[in-house]
Amino acid sequence: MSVVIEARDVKLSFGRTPALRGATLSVSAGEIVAVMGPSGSGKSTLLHCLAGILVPDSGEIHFAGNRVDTLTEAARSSLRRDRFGFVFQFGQLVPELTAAENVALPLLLSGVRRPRALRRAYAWFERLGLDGLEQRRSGELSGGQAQRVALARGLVAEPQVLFADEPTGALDSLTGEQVMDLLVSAAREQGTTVILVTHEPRIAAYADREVMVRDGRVNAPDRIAS
Ligand SMILES: Nc1ncnc2c1ncn2[C@@H]1O[C@H](COP(=O)(O)OP(=O)(O)OP(=O)(O)O)[C@@H](O)[C@H]1O
Repeated sequence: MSVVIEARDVKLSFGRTPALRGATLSVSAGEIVAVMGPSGSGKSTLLHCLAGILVPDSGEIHFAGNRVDTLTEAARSSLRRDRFGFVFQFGQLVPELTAAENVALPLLLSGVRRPRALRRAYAWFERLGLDGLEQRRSGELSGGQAQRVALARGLVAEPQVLFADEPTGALDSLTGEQVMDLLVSAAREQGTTVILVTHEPRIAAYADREVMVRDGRVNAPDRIAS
């Protein structure tokens, strides 16, 4: 399968703290990859570099055959808006908006008119078992419901890559597995590539492949053990 996104020998330090020390990772179109590793090993930093949020000090990021790290901030921001979706640990829904408006947000930001954006958002509520919750605000949702709303928001614009940073980290294990079931089936249906940061083996087991980040580098797990 063709590579859709990759990091080549990426290095990045925060001041004197090296977060990535030559990280290399290639992900194929439609693949679901779990990025695992100890706390502070560089998982989130790698995800942020791949997503064009952070720019590496050296090395290259490629998406769909093009360099990302050499783009201007404005071009990286358009890329994130138009091609990528995001789900974070604490849903980060906008509290003033209804659940439906939260889901519609990426569409509204890319210029889709409000009635059409809301129609597309509403379709996700039934799909994710959220029927009847469209008008709730985030404070009126359970953690699992809020995270499913965040998942719908991450996928509504049919991104090529979904970046998920500990998407189940704030949920109990059963709710976390339900969210993962929905994430994986929706991603597979849309052909979305998923890069999932998690430290939970049960969550990583949903992925097609697991990689380990240790001391700012990426290794296949079996190479760590030897
Ligand atoms: N904004 C920042 N400013 C300074 N140092 C940072 C920043 N972000 C990350 N770091 C440091 O970079 C290193 C890698 O952090 P990163 O968040 O990528 O690790 P992680 O593997 O995702 O950790 P965790 O599992 O705890 O979330 C750590 O030493 C961290 O303290």
